[in-house]
Amino acid sequence: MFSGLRTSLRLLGQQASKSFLKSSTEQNKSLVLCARAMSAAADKSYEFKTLKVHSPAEFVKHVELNRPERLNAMNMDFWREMVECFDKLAEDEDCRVVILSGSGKAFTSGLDLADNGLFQIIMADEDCSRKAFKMNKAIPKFQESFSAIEKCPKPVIAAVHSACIGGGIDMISACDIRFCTQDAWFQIKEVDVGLAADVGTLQRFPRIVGNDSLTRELVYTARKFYSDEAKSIGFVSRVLVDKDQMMKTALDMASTIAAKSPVAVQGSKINLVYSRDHSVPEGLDYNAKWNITMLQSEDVMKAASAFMNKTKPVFSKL
Ligand SMILES: CCC/C=C/C=C/C(=O)SCCNC(=O)CCNC(=O)[C@H](O)C(C)(C)COP(=O)(O)OP(=O)(O)OC[C@H]1O[C@@H](n2cnc3c(N)ncnc32)[C@H](O)[C@@H]1OP(=O)(O)O
Repeated sequence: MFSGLRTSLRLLGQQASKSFLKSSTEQNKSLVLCARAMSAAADKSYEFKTLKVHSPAEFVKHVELNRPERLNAMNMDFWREMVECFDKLAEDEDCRVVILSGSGKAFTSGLDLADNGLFQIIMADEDCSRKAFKMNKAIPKFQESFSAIEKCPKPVIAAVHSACIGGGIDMISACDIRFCTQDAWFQIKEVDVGLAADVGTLQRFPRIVGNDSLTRELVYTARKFYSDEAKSIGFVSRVLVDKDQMMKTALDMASTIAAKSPVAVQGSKINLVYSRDHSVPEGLDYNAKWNITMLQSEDVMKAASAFMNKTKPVFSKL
């Protein structure tokens, strides 16, 4: 019985290795070409005013915040387009990993203080309870702009250079992995503009850094913190010397993840997010139910066969 299984696994592995050799050579070629020129051609199937989407390598999408003249400040178009973009990436079978970066001088300067869209919603009524009803509908929509990153089952790598302010912290706290450049700095700035952060920082940031006292210090004082501190508290996992190096490292990692089973990677993200918000027994139960189905995936067989044949597996689109 085992020798039969071994033969089928070997045959499967041989088929997989042939197509892998082809695709890995192509992937290496595109890695070299794309690392420095990630912002070159935009992906025409993604058309937005405030975001540019590129396809720098197989199964990798690069979303670039694209209002450099305003330091990528978040205007009303941006809040809407983030949901549209990440909902589309979630469904795109040619996307297995996303890199999120900012164009121009800074990653983002946070909420667009010159865009009166938000103030129009607040001022739309005289009566405070009517305003409150409107805001009660509007705020969850703003929150969805970053929850869409977390709901997208593809891992999202945030690549931050220079300033990452206010809404920028909310945004990257919803990402899976965070890299930054040596010159990066961060600021939970909301109290300075008179508001309690309400699009994810207060919920996600403390869970990432696991330090309640430090979280409160950064939230209440709005003091800047720099790349070395961001690394030491675990907010970013890598600090790279400059933006070129950071984008190359992000692309290398994205390509590594993209070559793995999308069933396994996306299942892992879904289970990590679920487990963060539930008890260990609840998380284990959810994980068990998930794998009742997912362990039957052809990807499990392909991965085992590749291991036995000392080849690299090639996984079907998901
Ligand atoms: C319900 C919504 C939930 C969301 C909440 C989010 C809240 C927040 O994000 S609070 C934080 C808001 N952001 C800020 O307070 C940052 C404001 N900007 C700055 O302090 C500086 O611009 C900065 C230190 C980032 C950079 O300074 P630098 O001298 O290098 O550049 P500037 O000349 O200031 O900026 C270049 C042009 O960009 C415009 N700009 C910068 N930030 C914003 C912004 N947040 N909103 C709108 N516009 C921004 C700036 O005015 C300059 O434009 P121009 O003068 O026409 O050249």
